[in-house]
Amino acid sequence: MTEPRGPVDASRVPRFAGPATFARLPRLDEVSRADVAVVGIPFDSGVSYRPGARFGPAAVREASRLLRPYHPGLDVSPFARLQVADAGDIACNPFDIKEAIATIEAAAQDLSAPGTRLVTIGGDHTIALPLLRVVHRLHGPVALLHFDAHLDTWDTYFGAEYTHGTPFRRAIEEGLLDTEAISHVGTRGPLYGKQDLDDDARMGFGIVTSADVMRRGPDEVAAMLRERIGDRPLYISIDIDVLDPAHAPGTGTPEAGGLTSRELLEILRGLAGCNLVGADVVEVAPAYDHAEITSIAASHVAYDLISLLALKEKP
Ligand SMILES: N=C(N)NCCCC(=O)O
Ligand SMILES: [Zn+2]
Ligand SMILES: [Zn+2]
Repeated sequence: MTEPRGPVDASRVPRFAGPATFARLPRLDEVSRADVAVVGIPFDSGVSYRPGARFGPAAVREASRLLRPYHPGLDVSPFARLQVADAGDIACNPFDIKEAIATIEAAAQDLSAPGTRLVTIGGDHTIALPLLRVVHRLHGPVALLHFDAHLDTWDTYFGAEYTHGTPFRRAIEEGLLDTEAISHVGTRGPLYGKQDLDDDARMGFGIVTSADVMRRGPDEVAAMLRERIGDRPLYISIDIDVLDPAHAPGTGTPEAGGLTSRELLEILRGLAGCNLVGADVVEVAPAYDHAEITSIAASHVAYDLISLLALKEKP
């Protein structure tokens, strides 16, 4: 096995020069194979409020230029341990949500084989559904950690079944999730009614609210989650609006009272050792961002997810 090809050396080529692949890693077509492919999905036709997450992948890549190769919190050099490469964007139809979902599913399936795990950058939360279909095909029903201000288990909007507020209800209906180990983290904000919570609980979800994170702290929360997940194959879906608008203003449906970026990163670090099989970071909408606050947070979150993958045995 040849050594993984890592990021461009920042001591030779300034970080602000050259193309913005994620973390200045090689493109997938520049390496023979990848253990982890970072893929963008510039799709936001499923949003219920502010549009703009279609520009998320480009903004997160741009904000990822400053990431360095060693993760001291997890004591790992993810890009040396694994071949990580940027697979570019999945081009999908912005005028037809069902067609876009089918395109995403097919493209993610192609990228996933063989032995390549995906860290996906959205895009709105609609994209989690086709991504879960792909991990389900490879691993069977998966445990899910869903970091989000919102439940995203609603049924329909304007009669539409496939939106950014509904992916996890569809995933449950399709049998993609291991309902013994599915949790929302960071939930907060007004709902349509109490029924939303009853429906969600009936689907099997546990909820760690944003206030729970504040009261119990990230270490205890991570320990609780680890306990529930065990060694099941785990998918992590992170809606950047799980962060407080102070930490992530650049998003489509912001809610007050969210996590700090420090809390989110610490919870992720507390998940080291989990059997992570794939992950996404969604809902970065750069038009509402300031000083790249949101896209920098998202780039660090993606880096931590890759680091968690690097801590697992190679496939
Ligand atoms: N997935 C995100 N970000 N938001 C869902 C909000 C759904 C609503 O408008 O009620
Ligand atoms: Zn959300
Ligand atoms: Zn969401």
